[in-house]
Amino acid sequence: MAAVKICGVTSEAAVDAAVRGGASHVGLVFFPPSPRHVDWDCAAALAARVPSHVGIVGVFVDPDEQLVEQAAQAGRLATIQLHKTAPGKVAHLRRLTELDTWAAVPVKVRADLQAARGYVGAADRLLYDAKTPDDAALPGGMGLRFDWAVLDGFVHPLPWALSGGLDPANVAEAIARTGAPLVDVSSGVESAPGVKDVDKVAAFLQAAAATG
Ligand SMILES: O=C(O)c1ccccc1NCC(=O)[C@H](O)[C@H](O)COP(=O)(O)O
Repeated sequence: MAAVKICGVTSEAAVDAAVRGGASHVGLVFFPPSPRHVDWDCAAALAARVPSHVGIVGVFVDPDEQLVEQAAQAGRLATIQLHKTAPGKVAHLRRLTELDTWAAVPVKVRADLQAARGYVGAADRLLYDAKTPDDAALPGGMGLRFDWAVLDGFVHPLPWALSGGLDPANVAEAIARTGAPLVDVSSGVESAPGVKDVDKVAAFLQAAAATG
């Protein structure tokens, strides 16, 4: 069965729905331009509701050390997920925090997967996410999907996860098509940007679990 990360939780109801439905991870976004950004108090309050068997993932965009260290403390992070962050800095933040470290790899075409190899020795997991336009406000959480066929036959250099445009209706197909060991969703389980819909969260988790 694929593990599931519910990303960008901003409410107690969303955290509770993710935990109740069997999520392996929940994501807290530390990026002020995002509608899912959480401040320290909110991160701490949400983290307090997460049982120890569910990993809390802090999501960052090329962050500085101080941000990551403060977030790790406030959000009781088990994992840092780094977008738009060069391998050298990913390795540095991993050494600094000693936390499980995921590197986002933006994907549109097969050639984009080459970047994955650069994170060997720097990250613990790759998160293949749909590439957003250069002028997009966010590098993730946009509900964009990439063509899963680009993953066909690719020898993943690290453990990996699939992200980008997943929702309750397509997640089973995504898992079956790609063999993803972990899937990640944000806007596909929302009623509005930054507002998780507890019924969609439950439906997503059920659909992923039904793949066995
Ligand atoms: O979700 C955000 O607002 C966000 C902001 C800045 C960097 C990353 C962000 N999200 C990363 C995620 O892990 C999302 O779950 C992933 O991009 C998939 O999003 P979606 O296509 O909306 O399911």
